[in-house]
Amino acid sequence: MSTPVMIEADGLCKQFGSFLAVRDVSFSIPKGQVVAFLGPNGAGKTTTMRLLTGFTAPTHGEARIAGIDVQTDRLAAAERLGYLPENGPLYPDMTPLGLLRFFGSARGLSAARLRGRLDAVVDQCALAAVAHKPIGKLSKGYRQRVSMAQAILHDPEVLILDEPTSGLDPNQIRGVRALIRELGKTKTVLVSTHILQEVEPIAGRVLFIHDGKIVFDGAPAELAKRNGSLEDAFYKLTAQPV
Ligand SMILES: Nc1ncnc2c1ncn2[C@@H]1O[C@H](COP(=O)(O)OP(=O)(O)OP(=O)(O)O)[C@@H](O)[C@H]1O
Repeated sequence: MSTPVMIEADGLCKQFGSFLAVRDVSFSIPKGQVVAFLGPNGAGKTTTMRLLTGFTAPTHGEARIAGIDVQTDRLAAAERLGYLPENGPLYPDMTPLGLLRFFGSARGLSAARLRGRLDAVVDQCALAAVAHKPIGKLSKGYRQRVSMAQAILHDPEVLILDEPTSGLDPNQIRGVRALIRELGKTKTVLVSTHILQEVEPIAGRVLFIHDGKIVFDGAPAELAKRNGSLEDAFYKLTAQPV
């Protein structure tokens, strides 16, 4: 049996006024793959991820999670999907536990399942020390881990993570990377970044976006080999407008 496709972009376009932010983007990510979504600032990573999660409606095209159209059946798709937005909505007066309980009941987890999942994500995201502190008082690294805990709370098969390491210090980055590697053992993951060093340790495949178009889709080593290094590849792929 062939491996099922878990994340699918099918001719996605997104226009803001007269500006085309995402241009005919198509790719499919099979179950179990961890893919880095690479590109410079403003390339269209966040917009594509919002299209894939159903938060933004496409101008053309379709996005599917586990075969489910995210526009026509958003709730069913959301059950299979964990999304870490670039700047997650974290309520500063709530504690991590309060926030996670709130999201858990909003997602319809039973009390027993929620208890089990809370223990699991507090442990996985190393939140025990701050579980009862107001989120507004936490460091950026801890806040990011609260967002990550929120994304994986319902134990989804698919994760879409928008720049999970942005603004973190090197130790915090190492922690988040280790968590992504761990999650990648059992889940299908699309993780955006514009940090080159991030790609090889976590992902077996790179989707490179520039000016709203996919300009490379393949292994990180292949991208580096073709261009001398990942840094040279980044420069060459983004030197010209598409
Ligand atoms: N709501 C919007 N209205 C108008 N333009 C938008 C809107 N959202 C995004 N854009 C534009 O679309 C382009 C792609 O933005 P997007 O945030 O997807 O890029 P990105 O690759 O995620 O960038 P970064 O790495 O800086 O987060 C940018 O030029 C941005 O200004």
